[in-house]
Amino acid sequence: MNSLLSLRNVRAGYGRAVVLPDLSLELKEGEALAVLGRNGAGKTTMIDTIVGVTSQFGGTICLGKRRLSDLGPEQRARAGLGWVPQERNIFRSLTVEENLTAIAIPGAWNLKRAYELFPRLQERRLNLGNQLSGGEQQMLAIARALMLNPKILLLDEPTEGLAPIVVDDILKILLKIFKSEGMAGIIVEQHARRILRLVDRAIILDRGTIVHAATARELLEDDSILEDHLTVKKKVHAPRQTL
Ligand SMILES: Nc1ncnc2c1ncn2[C@@H]1O[C@H](COP(=O)(O)OP(=O)(O)OP(=O)(O)O)[C@@H](O)[C@H]1O
Repeated sequence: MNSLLSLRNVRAGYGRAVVLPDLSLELKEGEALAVLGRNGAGKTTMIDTIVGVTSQFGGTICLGKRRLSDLGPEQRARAGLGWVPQERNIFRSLTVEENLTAIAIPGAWNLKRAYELFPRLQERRLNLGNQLSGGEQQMLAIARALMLNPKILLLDEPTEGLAPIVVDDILKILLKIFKSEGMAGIIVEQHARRILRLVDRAIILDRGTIVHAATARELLEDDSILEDHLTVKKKVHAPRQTL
């Protein structure tokens, strides 16, 4: 299958600080990739760099044959990146339906399909963004990104801060989007095992560098890799010397 997204030797960060020293990555059509890593590993920075809201110091990012590196975030969204940031940037003073239609790009994803996937949003269609629960806001953020008819959906910690029952709902919806609909995507997630069932492959980042890449199945079958790279190691204190 053809490469849909490619990052070649990307160097990026915030202001003048480099967080990703040299990142290379390929995503194929229809492929879903999880980005794992401890706090501060650079997962959000990677997504932010792809969508164009960090400083990119070097390397290239291409969507198909189109070079994204010189485009701003809005142009990248129009080129095919559907971004669901950690802070779920929905319009709080617009209704659910206005949120969905305000920035929509015509295509296979339309209001009818969005409501089929998220019946809860149809029930709440006339409520304002700020009247929604956290889970409903997350659903709206995902549905809004789909209404851009993206080539790739980029999700930054889609289950963060949600009640367990809502997490299950969101995971079921993501499973449909990636496994049944065959959407390509990149999902940042703190809870590795939670997300590995939805994706094809995963990378593990540490200090902005890919330290492990594997299929989701390999990671699910071998606990030691996740253990080694993701658990927070306790400091072993040497016994105090006494005089
Ligand atoms: N806006 C910013 N300005 C400067 N440095 C930042 C900014 N955002 C993040 N960083 C730094 O970049 C590094 C990577 O952070 P990033 O948020 O990408 O990690 P992460 O893997 O997503 O972690 P988390 O799971 O905690 O969100 C950290 O050292 C962080 O302090």
